[in-house]
Amino acid sequence: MEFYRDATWVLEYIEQQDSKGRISGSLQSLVLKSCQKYKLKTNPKHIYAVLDSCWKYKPFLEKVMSKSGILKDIPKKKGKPVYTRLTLLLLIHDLLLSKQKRIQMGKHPIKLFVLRYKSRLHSELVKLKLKAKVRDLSELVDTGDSSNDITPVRWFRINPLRCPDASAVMKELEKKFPQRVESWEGIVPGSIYHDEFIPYLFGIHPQDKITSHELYKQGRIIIQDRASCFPAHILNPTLEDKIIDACSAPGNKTTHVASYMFGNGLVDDVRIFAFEKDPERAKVLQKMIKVAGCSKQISVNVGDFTKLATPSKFPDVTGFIVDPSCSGSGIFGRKYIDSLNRQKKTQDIVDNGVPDEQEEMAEKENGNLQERLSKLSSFQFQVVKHAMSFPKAKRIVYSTCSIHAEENERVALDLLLDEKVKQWGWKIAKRESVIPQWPRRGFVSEFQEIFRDKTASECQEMADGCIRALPREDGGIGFFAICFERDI
Ligand SMILES: C[S@@+](CC[C@H](N)C(=O)[O-])C[C@H]1O[C@@H](n2cnc3c(N)ncnc32)[C@H](O)[C@@H]1O
Repeated sequence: MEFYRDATWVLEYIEQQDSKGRISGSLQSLVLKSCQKYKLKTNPKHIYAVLDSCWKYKPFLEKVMSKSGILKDIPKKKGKPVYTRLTLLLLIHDLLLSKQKRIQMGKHPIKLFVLRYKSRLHSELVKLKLKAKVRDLSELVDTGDSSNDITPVRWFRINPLRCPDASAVMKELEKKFPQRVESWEGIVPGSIYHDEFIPYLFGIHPQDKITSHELYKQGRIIIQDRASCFPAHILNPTLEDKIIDACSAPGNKTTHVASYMFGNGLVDDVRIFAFEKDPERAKVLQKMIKVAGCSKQISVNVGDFTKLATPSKFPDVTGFIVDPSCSGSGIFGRKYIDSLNRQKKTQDIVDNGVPDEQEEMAEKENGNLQERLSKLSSFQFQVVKHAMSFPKAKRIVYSTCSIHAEENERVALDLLLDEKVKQWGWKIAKRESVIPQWPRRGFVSEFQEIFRDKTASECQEMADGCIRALPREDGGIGFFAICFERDI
């Protein structure tokens, strides 16, 4: 019984850390830490061996427990249940999922209690697997190493629309993060890094919970990955401009554009037109705009940008942010998100008995990456080309969070080769106006392969106009950005 008692303490600790969003380190180190904290006698290695599996299958075990009715039947003493949910979970894990399929203890009332439910627990597990169409629960969990799948830095920016006095916010930040480090690689819990590329952007350790801070709740700071801040910074609009954000939700870039335009004072009319095709995502966009404090200056248009926004309706728009749907291959959190979605999917199947048709189709499409990339890139091409058709447009920033050249340099190349685009006079903006200090630029080989008549330095110039960021290695998500410009 001592083993299960000690493992319960540790599991309780892990649950607490999880609810605070602190499972960013390894489970192993959390087990060790809690064993030391509670001065437990059981060997931490034994506890880890069980908890590693128990934690992975916890959502399913909880479902099985609750469906079996065991939780409602726990005996009580003075009105309080005599066994905790987590101890039962550990016993049930061993009974259903361990190699020996048995509870590792002598005769004890809790063991007898669980064994009374043995057949009901078994049949709930079988039902769950049948509904999820799997032979083994391991098919429902991501067994890959997820430690590689977490952002190395939490980036956030000061929102000037909610705090005209940035220095006051800086003071508050100094209090919360007293140690300032000189590079993002040096970030440790409690420290802060002031970014050198984007003004008023800061990096902190992902373990530091900024979302519970008042600054965040009041919209005075906005969490946004560093690379995702590049487009608005490159566009660098002023109050003279009118901007369309073609694919806006959830709205990080839209509100960032607003911070450049209205950072020195809000105006009374609409200067930014945000388009979003998905009505549900458009609701999130509206919320983000409200939190950022620029609802009056941004109009949200729900629908397909290429159909809804016509050059005749927006004859005086001067600049565009085009950040369309992409493969998302630069987002390293995806593996983790996908595993959560898989769990959610199972939950849906368990609750409703019907698989989500769209998810199934997406999974099938995932199977053929090349086909998917080719569909995505022709859509991306269409969206940018449509933006290029607006008569007063002078600058268009195109971006993706993809690492694939198909969605990046090759979309740019197809545009440059298009007769209409040539006629309209669009060119790749040079490095000097596209964050010149950022070291990682576009793939020159992509330009050399297509423009065989151009010199090496001309191809280099075009590649230098592009920005690339590698996932993790460059401190955040994988990203691509390019700016098209013309004289009119
Ligand atoms: C990569 S996300 C945009 C992220 C956003 N720029 C940000 O930084 O928060 C792409 C968005 O474009 C939307 N979208 C896709 N096709 C669209 C279209 N034809 N017109 C408008 N929005 C579209 C998607 O629903 C999705 O919300």
